[in-house]
Amino acid sequence: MSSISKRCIRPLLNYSQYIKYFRRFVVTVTDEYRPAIKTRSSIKGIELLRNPSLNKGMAFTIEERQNMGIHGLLPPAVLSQDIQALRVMTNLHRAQNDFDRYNELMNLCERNEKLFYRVIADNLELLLPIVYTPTVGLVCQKYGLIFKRPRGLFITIHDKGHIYDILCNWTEEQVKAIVVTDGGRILGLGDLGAFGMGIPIGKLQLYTAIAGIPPQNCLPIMLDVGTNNEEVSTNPLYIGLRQQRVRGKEYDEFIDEFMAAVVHRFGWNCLIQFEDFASDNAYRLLERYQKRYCTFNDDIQGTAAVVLAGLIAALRITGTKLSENTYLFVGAGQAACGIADLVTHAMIREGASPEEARSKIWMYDVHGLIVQGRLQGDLDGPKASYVKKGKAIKDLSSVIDYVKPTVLMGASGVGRLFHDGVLKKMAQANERPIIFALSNPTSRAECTAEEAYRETDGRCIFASGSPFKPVVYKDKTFHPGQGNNAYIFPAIALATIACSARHVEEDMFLIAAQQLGSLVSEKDLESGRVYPPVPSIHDVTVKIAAHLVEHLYKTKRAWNYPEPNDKEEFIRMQLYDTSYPYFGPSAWNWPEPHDKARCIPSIDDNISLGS
Ligand SMILES: NC(=O)C1=CN([C@@H]2O[C@H](COP(=O)(O)OP(=O)(O)OC[C@H]3O[C@@H](n4cnc5c(N)ncnc54)[C@H](OP(=O)(O)O)[C@@H]3O)[C@@H](O)[C@H]2O)C=CC1
Ligand SMILES: CC(=O)C(=O)O
Ligand SMILES: [Mg+2]
Repeated sequence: MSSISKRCIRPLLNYSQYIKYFRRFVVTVTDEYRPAIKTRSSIKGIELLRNPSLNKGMAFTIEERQNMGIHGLLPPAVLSQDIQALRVMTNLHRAQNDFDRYNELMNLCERNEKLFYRVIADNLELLLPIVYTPTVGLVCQKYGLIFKRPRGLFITIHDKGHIYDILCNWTEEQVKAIVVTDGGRILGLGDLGAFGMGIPIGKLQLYTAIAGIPPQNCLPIMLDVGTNNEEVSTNPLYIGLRQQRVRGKEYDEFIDEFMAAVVHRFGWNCLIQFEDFASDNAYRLLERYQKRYCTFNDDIQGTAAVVLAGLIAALRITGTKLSENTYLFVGAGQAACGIADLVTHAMIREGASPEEARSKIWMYDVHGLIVQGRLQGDLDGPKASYVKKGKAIKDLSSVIDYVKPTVLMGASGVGRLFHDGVLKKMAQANERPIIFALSNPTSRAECTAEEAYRETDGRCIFASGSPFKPVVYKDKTFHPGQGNNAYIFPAIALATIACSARHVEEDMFLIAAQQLGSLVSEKDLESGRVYPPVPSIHDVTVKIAAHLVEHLYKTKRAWNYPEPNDKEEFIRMQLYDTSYPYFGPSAWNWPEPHDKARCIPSIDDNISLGS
């Protein structure tokens, strides 16, 4: 039985190698090809092939095809999952661009879910940039071309009063996690309205591919309250409501009803991850629901944890404490303020006073450095804690001269804000400047990895929200790490679901950050990474989740009893299995519920319901 685990990336084969490889794996009629897990299904015949959770495509053995009434519906050869995966990868390599690769992968997900997750899990470094940032950004912008079949729920403001009924239209009963957006701020691309659905879908695919949470437990939801983006709403292919965004009381009542309806439909322990809401709503809703529901905001809290982890690792290089650094945030929205708050919290734990800790953090927004008495732009909301006495400077290079940051953190959603002058100034002021360009997708990164290393003469410690390829500078190869909340939210979700925690509390993010930071090896640091390499993200996630579960039991917030001794083993036992089940002779002979006599299991059946 193979659960989601790291496997090597297979090199692309040419056609004749492919055929040779293919022959090794073709299972003939006489071969014994029988995966260990038996399963039962009430679905048979052509419907079985149309059901992505059950379909094995050409991997159904001849015996299974006869058992399930699909004999003759498939070509006669029987292929192993290995060869199917190879075929998928070959097609992906042949595709013209990443948008087409995304399409290809989503088509696969709609045909054969196990194969889809197997391929993603085997090739995380290659495929995360397709199902996630940066490609998912482009996909959202062109979502009118993508939408084919329902892969989640669209609930509009006009459904107010009936949200529970819509949730009942989702036929999976075991929904344990929802990622929800209103499309208000999709990555750094702004308001994309219902086109933003690509984000909850992508985030939940990472729940499965990274954290091993079964796809049947995951539900993506788009709350459509309109869009103020005219380019989107006038697009003839737009899939959402063509109206201005609803705000104020009506919006709040809508979200309130949604939260209550989720609990009513799926239970109090259904996790709700808020994703890519615009800043004003994101903070308000987090405050409103944090203590009442099982919920968190990924852009505020998940991002904070991943960045703190990267800082903890980076400070092993500079040999300094968090409170010995000066931080300049470029962008003072939800991501920046979430990070600043958690870093402040961590500095206080180091021994700094709250005032001392906050004094280390400067913020810069669209109107310049955030200082008291500044005439333009607001100074309230979450950024208020970081307003300083000082000069109102607009030019970023001059701000660097003035603040002298040791850490420069981009969370502005504006591409190339860290121009060469800015980067050079960071290099002049610091032996090892820490530079994080967190904005997504790649086009919105404040600088590229190549620019960061070049302009700082290879001395900077760099990370970015979207991936960059290794950079060769003066004969040294740097492997920039990916400072993306994908290292955190799957672990938070896995731990919360595994032990039925009622709330996702702040301390979980601090623990996740410390744990992630500690998993960065000396070798990673030497190669330029302040995060573990992407191919290890599944193991890293399980380890972080195990720590969180330990903590939740210790603090009496876990509701699954009895408490397991080995938390990691407990988690691993719950992970999604990408190997196919076996449809044995009695697999489709599923008794009708009223037929009680036939419901008594036969000893010969040796049934395990599998995954
Ligand atoms: N790597 C990761 O894991 C994550 C990355 N992000 C990325 O961070 C970015 C920001 O997201 P988020 O915080 O939610 O967005 P917000 O809209 O909440 O914040 C954006 C901030 O950037 C400021 N800003 C806009 N233009 C400029 C400019 N030209 N110069 C300086 N500041 C500017 C805004 O100023 P003002 O307040 O004045 O409008 C605002 O403070 C996005 O690109 C997102 O993809 C987000 C979450 C996770
Ligand atoms: C990564 C992420 O959550 C964002 O860019 O919004
Ligand atoms: Mg986000």
